[in-house]
Amino acid sequence: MADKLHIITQNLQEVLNEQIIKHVIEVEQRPLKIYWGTAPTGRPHCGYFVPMTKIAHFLQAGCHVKILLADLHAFLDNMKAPLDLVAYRVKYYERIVKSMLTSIGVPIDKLTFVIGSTYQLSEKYTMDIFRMSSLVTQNDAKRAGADVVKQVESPLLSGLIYPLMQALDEQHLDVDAQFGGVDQRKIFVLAEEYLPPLGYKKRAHLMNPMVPGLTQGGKMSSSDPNSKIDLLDNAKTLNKKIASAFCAPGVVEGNGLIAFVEYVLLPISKLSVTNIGDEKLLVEKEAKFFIDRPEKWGGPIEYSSIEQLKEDFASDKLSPQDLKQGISDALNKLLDPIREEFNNDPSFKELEAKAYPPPVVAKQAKKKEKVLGSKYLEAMEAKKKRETEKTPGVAATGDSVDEVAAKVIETTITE
Ligand SMILES: N[C@@H](Cc1ccc(O)cc1)C(=O)O
Repeated sequence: MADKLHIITQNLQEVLNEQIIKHVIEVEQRPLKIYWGTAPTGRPHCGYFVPMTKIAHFLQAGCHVKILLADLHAFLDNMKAPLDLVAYRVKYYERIVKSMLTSIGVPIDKLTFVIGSTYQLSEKYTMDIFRMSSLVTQNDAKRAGADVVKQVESPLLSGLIYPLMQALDEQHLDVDAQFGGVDQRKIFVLAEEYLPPLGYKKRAHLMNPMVPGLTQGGKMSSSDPNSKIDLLDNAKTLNKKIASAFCAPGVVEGNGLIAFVEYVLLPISKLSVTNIGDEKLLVEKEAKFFIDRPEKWGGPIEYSSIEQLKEDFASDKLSPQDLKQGISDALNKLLDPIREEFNNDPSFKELEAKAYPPPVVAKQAKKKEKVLGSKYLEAMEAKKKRETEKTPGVAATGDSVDEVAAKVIETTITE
């Protein structure tokens, strides 16, 4: 049983109310009910392997895991997902998340996907938002969302509703615990404080660290295309991005590549599936990270612990180039089945195109730049302005800058 708790909490940065988890496992002796929420905004990238690895652990420990596809949250966060695209993005996220989990060897039959709007529009939930809005001050709601909701010059009311709903989701999804990045901490604390006065129980909160971007320092972000590796990037693009990634020799601290080995590649290599009767169970095997190092630099090497890798890197026994080689190889292996599924399934491709309409209109429009003249410039101004502030008309077009420009231009063309 101590084992289960260890599997559930390993590799996390922080756990709040661990006693709730212990009670469920040791006293109630039933599976822990836990959820992870994701707002379907930008395209999921390789950074998503970090929470996926934890979801694998939860399943390994026999938890009942729900994944919330928080469509309304994606809209409430500065309309990052406009309402006409969000349904497609929900489907795309579900497919890609399933595909990622399958790729890392996780049986997904024990996993439940829930779409936020399927219960968040009910009378009971709506009433709970109102009840909660009469307890939480505007200031507290604002602060709770500060690390999650996009911060703009003229903040919209929707950004205050967002954290309240995330807190209420714990009750309405009927879970014991919520899992998320440590960036969700302030919302988690809000939930702990305000669910009890509403007559609901306090939940446990599990947080994984923010793993720096694979290609640069800092958090992987879906809004900067160079800071992330898309799950559908081909091997050539991936290799190029990893090869040009920032990775100072000998520096372990803040090194996104090493963090990726620590939080994704090594833990994933430990997972193995066995069949017990009809049941597929995840069990642990020895961790392995293999680098096909050229003979002249010492030949192939295999790491079974991150400590050893860090030590070798810090003492220059392992070069950035060789580390990158190992990561490119491992990542390509993880992405291959996802790419294959995407390339062989027209419905997957169609979904992707609908969820993230290609910026062709913007390209066509660029050609028409001369014809359009000032209207194009206006569109570009609007695009720039949106980076610091939300203009409602423009914001409704999506979260990528290209998309915004495309839509503005599309409107000007069809006008
Ligand atoms: N806040 C989460 C998404 C989320 C939304 C609602 C929840 O109940 C949980 C999580 C994010 O930043 O992606």
